[in-house]
Amino acid sequence: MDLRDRNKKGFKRLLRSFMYATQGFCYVIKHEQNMQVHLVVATIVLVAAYLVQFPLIHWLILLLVIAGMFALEIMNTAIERTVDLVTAEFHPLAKRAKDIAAAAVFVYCLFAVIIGFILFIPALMRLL
Ligand SMILES: Nc1ncnc2c1ncn2[C@@H]1O[C@H](COP(=O)(O)OP(=O)(O)OP(=O)(O)O)[C@@H](O)[C@H]1O
Repeated sequence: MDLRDRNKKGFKRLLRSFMYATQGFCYVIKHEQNMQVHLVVATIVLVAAYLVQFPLIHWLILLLVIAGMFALEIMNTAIERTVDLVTAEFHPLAKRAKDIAAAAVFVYCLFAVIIGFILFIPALMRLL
C-alpha cells in the first residue's frame, strides 16, 4: 500500500482494509491445519446445536466461543509468521514467542471444550 494511502479516509479505504482482511482469513484457512480442524469442529458443533434445539442464549454463547477460537488462531498464525520474518535461525526467544502464542490457543480451546460440555449436557439429558 502506498504510504500516502494510509492517511486517506473514506469508503474506498474501508473496502481495501476489508479486502486485505479477507486475504488474511483465506490464507489462514488454506495453510493452517489447526484452522481447518477448528472449522470442521465448529461445523459439527453448530449442526449438533441445531439438532438439540439450543435456546437463543446458548446460541449466542456458542457463536462467541467459536468466533473467539477463530480469531485467536488467526492471531497465532500472525505471530508465527512475524517470528519467521524476524529469524529463520533457531532462537530461544523465537521458540518462546511461538510456544506462548500456541499456549493462548490451547488455553482458549480447553475452556471452549468445558463451555461446550456445560451447554450440551443439559440439552442431551433432555433428549434422553
Ligand atoms: N525459529 C525458531 N527458533 C526456535 N524454535 C522454533 C522456531 N520456529 C519454530 N520453533 C519451535 O517449533 C514449534 C513449531 O513451530 P512452527 O513454526 O512449525 O509452528 P507450528 O506450531 O507447527 O504451527 P502451525 O503448524 O500451526 O503453522 C514452535 O512452537 C517452537 O517451539
